[in-house]
Amino acid sequence: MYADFQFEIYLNGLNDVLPSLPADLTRLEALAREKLPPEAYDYIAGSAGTGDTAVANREAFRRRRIVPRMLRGVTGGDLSTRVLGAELPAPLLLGPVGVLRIAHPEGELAVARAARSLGLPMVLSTAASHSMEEVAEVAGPRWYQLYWPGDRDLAVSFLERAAAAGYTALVVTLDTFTLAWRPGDLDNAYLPFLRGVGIQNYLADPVFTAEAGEDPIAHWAGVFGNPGLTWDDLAFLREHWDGPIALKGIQQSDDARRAVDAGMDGIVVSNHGGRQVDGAVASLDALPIVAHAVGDQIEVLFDSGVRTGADVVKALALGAKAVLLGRPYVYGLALDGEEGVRHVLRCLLAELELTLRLSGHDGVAALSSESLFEQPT
Ligand SMILES: Cc1cc2nc3c(=O)[nH]c(=O)nc-3n(C[C@H](O)[C@H](O)[C@H](O)COP(=O)(O)O)c2cc1C
Ligand SMILES: O=C(O)C(=O)c1ccccc1
Repeated sequence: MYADFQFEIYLNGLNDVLPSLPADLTRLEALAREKLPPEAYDYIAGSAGTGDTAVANREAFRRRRIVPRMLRGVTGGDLSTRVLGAELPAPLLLGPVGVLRIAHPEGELAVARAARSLGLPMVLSTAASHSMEEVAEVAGPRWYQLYWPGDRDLAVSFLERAAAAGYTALVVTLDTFTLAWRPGDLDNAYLPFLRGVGIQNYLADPVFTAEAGEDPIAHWAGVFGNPGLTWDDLAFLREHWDGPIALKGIQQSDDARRAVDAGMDGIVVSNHGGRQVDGAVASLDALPIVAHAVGDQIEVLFDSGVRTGADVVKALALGAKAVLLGRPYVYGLALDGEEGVRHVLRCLLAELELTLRLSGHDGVAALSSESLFEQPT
């Protein structure tokens, strides 16, 4: 499918296939900046503190170089893989991003449609600006991301609603029980998820009907500010969710082993795109250490800093089974709704497939740490 995309471009000319957006996905951010309200752009593109971790995420990719191999009889770059029990056409998911209506009026619905058209799973955020039921109606494969509310009744309600609406896997985000120090949003006094667009999964929940008219600012902090959780609390989630569970925000090998001990099915090595702990280790630097610590006892997914198909190759070579994409698809959404998201996904997958084959890998399974060279710093 993705190889066809490449040939389609060569046959028809770029303009017939990609009428409006550039094939270099790293250019989308600047274009989205021109289109979005400044506070929305700052929030989406922004990071914690000085932005040091976000920069480190990219530097860690640049430091690793793909080592192409020749004459290996490469016929096709098979992208398909199996993640948390699901067959995926490619090792790529749309990561959970809240309040997508700030980027485009169709928000999560446009993203769900684009993901569905390529058969890729969308991970829907707890902070989505369309309800999980509305999204489920237009979505293909879908996972649910949980911000873990302190109120157990609300947690159970979210999980039951997600299961009933056909979300098959649960991604529990651990690194954001409160938002970090984000100077851009503070200077703009912009707390978008708390204003205007609403948080439909939260406000629409029956547990909160009586309070839906109240200011959600205090609610968000009160409901999701839940820093006292420990590894023991995971048993509660396990009890109330039948499908696979992955913990998002793992950066350290002992934490990864604890996830195994807690009976989790996967982890997402992530530093939230540098939006939480400024000065934190680059997510790609943490990946091989964490992946080595858990071996094949648990599935290791990755995010933070993926911008190109070559980046996906690097993350897979360092031990990730699949990657989650964050900001790039949000820029696509801002620029051209569903079409813009599809553009981002198709370009990324076409480049992934080409990069794999040109570097002598007959599919994603052929990647290993030997596919990379790490430049000395
Ligand atoms: C605007 C924005 C909102 C986000 N909202 C959520 C969220 O609701 N839940 C979550 O688990 N992660 C959230 N994330 C983090 C992403 O899932 C992901 O970890 C991160 O964006 C990956 O880094 P990247 O943007 O460099 O690809 C958000 C990220 C952005 C940019
Ligand atoms: O901004 C974020 O990174 C994020 O995860 C979030 C948290 C709460 C609501 C919306 C998004």
